[in-house]
Amino acid sequence: MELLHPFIFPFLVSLFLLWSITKWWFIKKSAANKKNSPPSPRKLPILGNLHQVGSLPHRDLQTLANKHGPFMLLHFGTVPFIIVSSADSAREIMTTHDIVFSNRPDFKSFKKLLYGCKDVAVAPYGEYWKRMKGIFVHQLLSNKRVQSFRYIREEETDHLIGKIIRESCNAGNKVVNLSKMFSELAIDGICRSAFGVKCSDSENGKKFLVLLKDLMELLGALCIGDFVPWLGWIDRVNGLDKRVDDVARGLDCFLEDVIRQHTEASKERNGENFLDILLEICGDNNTLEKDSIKALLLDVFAGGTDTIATLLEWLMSELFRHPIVMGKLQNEVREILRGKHAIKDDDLEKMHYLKAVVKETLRCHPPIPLLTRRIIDKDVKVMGYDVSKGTTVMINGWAIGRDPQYWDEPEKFEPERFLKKKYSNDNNIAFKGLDFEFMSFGAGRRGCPGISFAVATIEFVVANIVHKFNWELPDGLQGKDLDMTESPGATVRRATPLFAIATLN
Ligand code: HEM
Repeated sequence: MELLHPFIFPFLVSLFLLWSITKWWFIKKSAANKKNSPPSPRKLPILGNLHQVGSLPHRDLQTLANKHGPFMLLHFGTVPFIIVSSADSAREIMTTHDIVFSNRPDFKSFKKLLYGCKDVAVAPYGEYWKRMKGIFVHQLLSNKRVQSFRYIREEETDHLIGKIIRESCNAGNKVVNLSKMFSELAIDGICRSAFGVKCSDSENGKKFLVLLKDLMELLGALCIGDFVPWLGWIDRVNGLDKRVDDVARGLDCFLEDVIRQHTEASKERNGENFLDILLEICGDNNTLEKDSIKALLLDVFAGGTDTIATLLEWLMSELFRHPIVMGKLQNEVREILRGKHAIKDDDLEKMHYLKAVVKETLRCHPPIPLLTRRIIDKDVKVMGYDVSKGTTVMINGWAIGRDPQYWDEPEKFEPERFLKKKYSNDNNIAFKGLDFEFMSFGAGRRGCPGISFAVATIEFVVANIVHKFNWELPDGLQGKDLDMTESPGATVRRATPLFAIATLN
């Protein structure tokens, strides 16, 4: 005992020092590990926050954002989601961190339906996507190409006008289903741009149109296995997996057939439709695989049909609800076209009120209210918060378009706002992807390449139908009583079709 005594004091001091250093190291490490996570509503085991989001998620997410802030973290099953509901957060993501936020999640249905994500919309960010996006922007949807498709817009709009005259004006002012007519116009226009013919002209084409409807539904469907991987068997049991397989097979059969026909008729190919242009690119350098061609064609249909029909449907609905706006628009169009028979591009350029009506509809009813999802490539700090690699990001474009911080009386449909100085300096607000308070076409690298195509079609159709016809709702229904309920889906259409009566001007 006596012998140990000289060592006991230094031993205890050393022990104390060791304990202090270890404690300091642990505190430091756990402080470093403690991340500044974005605000988050309470979640349930297994479901996470899935129970807080219903069939119109853009509305539920806006309500949650009002409580938890414009940059919040949710969990759908085990998958972390950041929900962005302000222009400032969207700007930071799409400018400072655009590359980090440029990937898309690879859901299993996307892989099956879009040839292992060989398209543009869900392809992972990288060299392949860059090349495909380049083809979209420079070859398929350039301003020059959109102009060259003018004859399709003219013929399809004439066709629509003929149908309205036959089915309403000349049939004792009968009611027509405008929603259905807009869908047919959009799909026929895209079919002719893609293949040179209308799909509704052949039996095979008609089957393709049914499959396309399924495709749109499945691309927006929720596969449990993508969110709670160990519950993936539910997708098998409820038949979702099989439906995806069947639709993928059906679409592939049709596309194989069309490609074969176009390849056989290669001598007559004139590069006037997307498929011929893609086959030409393939022939030039042999670097475009057949699966890539098919996936790109499906993107054209998935991106360009429902969106255009949806916008036309909401635009006319708002005109019915606002007769003064309808009157002002008719006056503008009729004044500019006085004495003329057909609408030219120069005429459309002068129709500033028309452009304002289109923009206001895009603000109030963006066809894709929750922009296509992005996935984060690496840990990143945004708006002062730490966001982990693998988190999915959803931008609520609908909520941003209604944010009172940027928009005066945001719930009001008022096209005049785009003619006021605040929004009219740049006549192209919203269409360049730089105006983050108005993101109907997305922004940044993954922004929509179909803007010119869509806007050219929408402006042309609307100018024609408000020029040629006077409109009213059936059964003496007043505009203010028109049902504006939305239907669920990635593209948010009216819940009920828009019926109307036309009389010739
Ligand atoms: C009113 C009409 C349209 C609307 C509102 C619309 C809206 C959008 C939105 C919100 C995105 C996601 C952007 C993002 O993630 O930042 C997108 C992407 C896309 N759109 Fe459109 N779109 C329309 C028309 C079209 C048309 C006519 C086409 C083709 C013919 C098209 C093809 C695409 C493609 C391929 C993408 C994916 C781009 C990428 O991931 O790089 N869209 N669109």
